[in-house]
Amino acid sequence: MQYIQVTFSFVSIHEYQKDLLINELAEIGFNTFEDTENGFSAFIDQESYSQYNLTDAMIQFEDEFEYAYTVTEIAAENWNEEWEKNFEPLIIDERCYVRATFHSPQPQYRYEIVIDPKMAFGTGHHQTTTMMMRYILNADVTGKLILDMGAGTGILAILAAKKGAKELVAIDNDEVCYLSALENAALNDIHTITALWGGKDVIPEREFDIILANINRNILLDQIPVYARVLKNGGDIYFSGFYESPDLDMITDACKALNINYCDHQKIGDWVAAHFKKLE
Ligand SMILES: C[S@@+](CC[C@H](N)C(=O)[O-])C[C@H]1O[C@@H](n2cnc3c(N)ncnc32)[C@H](O)[C@@H]1O
Repeated sequence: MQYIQVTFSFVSIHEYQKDLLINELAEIGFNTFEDTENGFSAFIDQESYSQYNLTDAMIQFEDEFEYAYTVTEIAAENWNEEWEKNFEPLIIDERCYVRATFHSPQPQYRYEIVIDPKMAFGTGHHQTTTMMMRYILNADVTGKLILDMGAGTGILAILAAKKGAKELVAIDNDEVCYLSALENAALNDIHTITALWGGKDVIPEREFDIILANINRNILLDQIPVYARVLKNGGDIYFSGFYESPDLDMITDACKALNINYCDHQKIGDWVAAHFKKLE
């Protein structure tokens, strides 16, 4: 598969503007982002790339900041070299170590996750993934049935499985991510994850104890009624992929209308992750 790399450079950009731009690019299918000296690169597979969508997405930023970008095609075999050069191991709260296959193991950490991200989102480095992993590290997942919606590399499901979850369903509507979640589960010797390719329509009609969904505000708002149906009473939801204002209130209101109450939230930069609980 061929990939498209779009490299943005900025004279000056605020961190929150960069996050907004990345969110917008993610909406049109870009799923991997890498910092560069003057900006960042965004990656998408060639079939999903549309110059029209990119131009359209950039219109709203015209008066916000100055930017330039270049579009390059990269071959899949070069892609691995690209991310291997840039993937640094990540330690979360001294308890979880995320590494690639070519880094050496660090058995002093309680949970070690090996990720081969290829084109899927979710190496733990993005703030939203880090916060979701913190929630999982602090949650009681033992023996639980968990839905990981928008699984990307499967990193959240893999961490929950390593922490003793009984069974996990990891869903992504991007085929590359679905295949990546399967591959990473195998890489971590996890056999309790069922990966499914699709959106809310493929969520099985089961009673989940916990739902994890790091996607974005609009998709979460669209999917909350389905989550509410398949979450058992007293079950927990952990969401990320949105901002504090106005997103958190919108998500809180949508959940409340379905008997799912806000518990708390975390923030890194402008990104938010939030915990909700369904009434008993
Ligand atoms: C921000 S990434 C999160 C990946 C990983 N769970 C993490 O926390 O790092 C969001 C993922 O949601 C997937 N996605 C986007 N829209 C979706 C939808 N409607 N249904 C299922 N997955 C979706 C994307 O393909 C992407 O892999």
